[in-house]
Amino acid sequence: MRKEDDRFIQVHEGEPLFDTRRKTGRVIAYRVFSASVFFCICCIWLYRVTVPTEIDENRTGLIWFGLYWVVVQSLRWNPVWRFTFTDRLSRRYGNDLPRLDVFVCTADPVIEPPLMVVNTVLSVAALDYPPEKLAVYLSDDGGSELTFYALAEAAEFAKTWVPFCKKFNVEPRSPAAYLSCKAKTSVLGSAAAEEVARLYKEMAERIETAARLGRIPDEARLKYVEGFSQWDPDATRRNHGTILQILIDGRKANTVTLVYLSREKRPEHHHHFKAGAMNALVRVSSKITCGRIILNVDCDMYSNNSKSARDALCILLDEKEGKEIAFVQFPQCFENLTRNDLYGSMMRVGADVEFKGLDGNGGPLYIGTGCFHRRDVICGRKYGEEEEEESEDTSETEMIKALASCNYEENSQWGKEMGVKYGCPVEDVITGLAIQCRGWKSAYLNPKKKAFVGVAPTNLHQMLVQQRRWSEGDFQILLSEYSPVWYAQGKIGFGLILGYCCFCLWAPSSVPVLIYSVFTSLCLFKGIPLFPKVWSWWFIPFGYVTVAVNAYSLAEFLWCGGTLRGWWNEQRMWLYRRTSSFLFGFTDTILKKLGVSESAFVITAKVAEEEAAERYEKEVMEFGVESPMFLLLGTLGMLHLFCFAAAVMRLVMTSREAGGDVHTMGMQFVITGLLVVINWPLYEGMLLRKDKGKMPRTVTVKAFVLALSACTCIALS
Ligand SMILES: O=c1ccn([C@@H]2O[C@H](COP(=O)(O)OP(=O)(O)O[C@H]3O[C@H](CO)[C@@H](O)[C@H](O)[C@H]3O)[C@@H](O)[C@H]2O)c(=O)[nH]1
Ligand SMILES: [Mn+2]
Repeated sequence: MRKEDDRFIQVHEGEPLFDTRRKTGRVIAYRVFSASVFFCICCIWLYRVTVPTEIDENRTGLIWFGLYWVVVQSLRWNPVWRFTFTDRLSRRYGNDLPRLDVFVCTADPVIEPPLMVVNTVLSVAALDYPPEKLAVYLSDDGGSELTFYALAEAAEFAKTWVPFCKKFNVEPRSPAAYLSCKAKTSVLGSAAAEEVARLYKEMAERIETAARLGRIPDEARLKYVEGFSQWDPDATRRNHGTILQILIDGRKANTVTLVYLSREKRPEHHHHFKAGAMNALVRVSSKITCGRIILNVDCDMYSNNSKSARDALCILLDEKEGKEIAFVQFPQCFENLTRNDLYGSMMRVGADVEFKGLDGNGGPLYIGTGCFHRRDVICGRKYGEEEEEESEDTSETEMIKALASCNYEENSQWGKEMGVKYGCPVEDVITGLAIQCRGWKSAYLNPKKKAFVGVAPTNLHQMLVQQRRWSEGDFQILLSEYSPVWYAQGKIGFGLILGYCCFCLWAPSSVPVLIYSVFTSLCLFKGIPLFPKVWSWWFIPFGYVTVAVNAYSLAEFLWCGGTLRGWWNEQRMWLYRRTSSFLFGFTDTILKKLGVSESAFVITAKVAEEEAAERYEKEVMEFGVESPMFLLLGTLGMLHLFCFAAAVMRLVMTSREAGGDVHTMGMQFVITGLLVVINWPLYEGMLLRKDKGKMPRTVTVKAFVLALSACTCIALS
């Protein structure tokens, strides 16, 4: 029956809703390049195996880099580009689109300011979508009255904002972003626009005043008494009942539905962080609007392109190729980046190149935000199983609230085979992998006009903490029962397995990078050569790999729209992430496996204090806090500096043999020299700066002592 239906549509409306293209010439060129590098890597392996070196550790280091390079090739081997035809979608479906439920998650009213959260909510409420088909759910893991109050205010404002956006077709549809937009559209002058701007400013002021005073105005408490009365006087963020308030019920009024949910939290129950919030949202929404499609965004990721839902539907509603696609992922973009992206947050190449490569191999990872899912697939449907008819069953509020209680999930499959998975700091990636292992593919869309934009961490420590969580989570997946290597074998393609491995191997890759960099410096210091002589045949593959790989990486970065400085900054972050975040992520995972510690979810702050924000704008690296990760970075930085200085001194003093030193250790001079140059902002932060963002004195002193003792030990040994 089903098959015949399909054919019917094919015959009558043949055109696909999206197109998948490959750029053959470019791909072939890359493969040739890649083969040349691989050949040289083989030569290096041969050298490492046959020619003895004095230090054996460096051998493992270099063998690992070659292997990892092979794994990473999967990301560039087979890229695809997707193009959607929204006009065909409109022609075929008109306004007869499936219900769309948008889930926005927030967890802390201090580091995720309610005004930012409601801007995100308003932006998705104004998506270019039939309003009666659209519902926005805000999950508040902070259980905060302030957030509720802000949402209630936003619900009021939405009545003006949403029609305004549609009438004048404004972009972007986050009011804050729109009103601060430099290139104001002609609309702004109009009376309607001025009215909207005034209403927004008033609302923003009320919310910010309430936040500043920590007090909700009494008249608001009265106005939204039904919501506020759900807070017990002794409620805290970790201990409260379910709070559920439908602020706008669009089912009755032909408008967007807006719902506030704070699931029950009790100290004796694990709440599973964002994954737990998502599952509560899936269940609660199933009894209110039950959208067939679910869009998930973080609270800072506002919709920057109101067409994104239609783009995603072109894929999910496509009758042919789209049928096997479970979710459509958009890249994570940011609005608060500076020109040279000091902390490499943008992951430019990841978004422009690598995710397209993953897509060509079976689909991108689910990265937790900016992703459109099919509801029933999240709930466990396998590919090939019949889609169940949408059941429009609605229940009493009290019954719905029970779905978000702590006990509900006991002895159930939620968090395991149903919904978003528990127990992993990157719940998103493991959930996406599980979906793909059930036979589904996914698709990646990266339209010119960014679909969603959020807030990137604005200081080094936060960045490193975030990366630590990611590397830890990805490594846990590798070791888990859903390991891409064991479990996914035969369920997803080999290319995609390798693709997952690129990320899952982040944490373990820290060890060879650490060993490699430290040994290169120390051996330079001791005068032990690790690489072939500069004028020898063996040197050619080393030189070629080093130059070619880096030149390619730079060229790719520039193609993707980056700057030279930006690339250089990214190389620094490459090093820092590996020698701090990933190393800690690695040990965290091992400790967790041994049962010594439990993994946490440190939420990334979305605001910075004023002075720090200024330094961020000026691209001055922010240290400021005492952290073991900084101690490690500082010690390594000092170590490289001492080793390099000592080697240069030796070179100068023994000028007769100097030629010999350069000849035997040229490569080590270059590598250690580069390590010193790239660490410049670190030395500045440790030794030269006076502002609050400099490295704390204690860290500097400790790092200095540690590095000096290491050098002394080595010198005497
Ligand atoms: O207990 C929690 C913790 C976090 N969140 C929300 O989860 C989102 C992501 O948190 P954030 O601190 O911004 O983490 P990021 O590292 O920026 O997030 C990326 O990585 C996470 C996994 O590590 C994914 O969950 C996110 O979707 C993805 O954007 C935010 O909206 C939080 O409010 C909750 O709802 N409950
Ligand atoms: Mn975030």
